Amino acid sequence: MMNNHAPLLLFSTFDALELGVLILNGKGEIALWNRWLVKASGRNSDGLIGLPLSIAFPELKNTRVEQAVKLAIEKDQSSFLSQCLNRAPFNLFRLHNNDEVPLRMQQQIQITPLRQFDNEQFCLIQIQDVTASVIREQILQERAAELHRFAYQDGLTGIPNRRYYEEKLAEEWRRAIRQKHPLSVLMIDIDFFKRYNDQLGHQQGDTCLQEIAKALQAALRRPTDIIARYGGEEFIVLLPATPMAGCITIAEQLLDAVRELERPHPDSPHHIATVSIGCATSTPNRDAEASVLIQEADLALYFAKQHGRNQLRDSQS
Ligand SMILES: Nc1nc2c(ncn2[C@@H]2O[C@H](COP(=O)(O)OP(=O)(O)OP(=O)(O)O)[C@@H](O)[C@H]2O)c(=O)[nH]1
Repeated sequence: MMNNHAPLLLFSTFDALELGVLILNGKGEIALWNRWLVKASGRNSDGLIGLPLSIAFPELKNTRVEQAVKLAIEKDQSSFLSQCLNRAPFNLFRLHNNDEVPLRMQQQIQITPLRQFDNEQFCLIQIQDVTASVIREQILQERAAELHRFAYQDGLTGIPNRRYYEEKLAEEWRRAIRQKHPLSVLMIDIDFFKRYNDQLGHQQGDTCLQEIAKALQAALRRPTDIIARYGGEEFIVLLPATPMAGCITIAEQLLDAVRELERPHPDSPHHIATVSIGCATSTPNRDAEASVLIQEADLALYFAKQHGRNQLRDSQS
């Protein structure tokens, strides 16, 4: 339905649209653009008419927008450029931005070929401001990461917690069965920690736990090795694809890492904070259970404590 007012109405609609509209002629020159785009680009409304797109918007040179325009004009093909891959191709800023510093607009762009009556090919570019949804998405991602941290990180030491460790143990146990690799576990316990707390106070005790966790974590070099806080003053280390000999070498390095802290312990025969370590290794199979490995490491730890602490014991000795 058209009446006499139709062209005028179309024009004011074009200018009232809450999205950017840009029409290029067959040579890729700007034929028309709407008020939304004038405002968002902060440019003079007439100055750009007749200019090639990449002269008017130099930031588009060699971008996917330029390629998509070529495809529309030469091959009659439409393109959709989502904000995931092309966050902000045009140099545009938020129109309803309350911030003092103008915020670069995140854009979703649709490029469509337009064939006219005289057979000249035109190209329609529609630009949508998706900044709000990009920001929302970022916030959601940050919250998800935070929730993940809360669920799997120990609050005091910042290293993974027991829940994380248990999930990893089940995962690594299955992997070791598939790959027929040995899997080792170290159970680590701080020596005379009750006395430490009693002598120096709980706060010092917490700091000591934090320092030891940091030292143990730093001493592990392979990205696949996992340390977690297992309980109060107990840590556990999972060493995938590691036989007993390797497991003992690492346990020795961990003993040294804690000794090298030289953290004074007023009520220990060693005079500094030390740990005891129980080592266990298994080549997992479908008939065995991962919990047996933990029990063996626990028993080895018990023997390390019995034999004077500040040392390692393995489940075979
Ligand atoms: N400061 C502090 N102390 C903790 C924390 N978790 C556990 N503990 C303390 O660690 C101590 C562990 O004591 P025990 O299990 O008797 O072991 P121990 O004194 O280290 O003796 P051995 O293990 O035999 O060398 C207890 O006093 C707990 O209160 C914590 O998060 N912070």
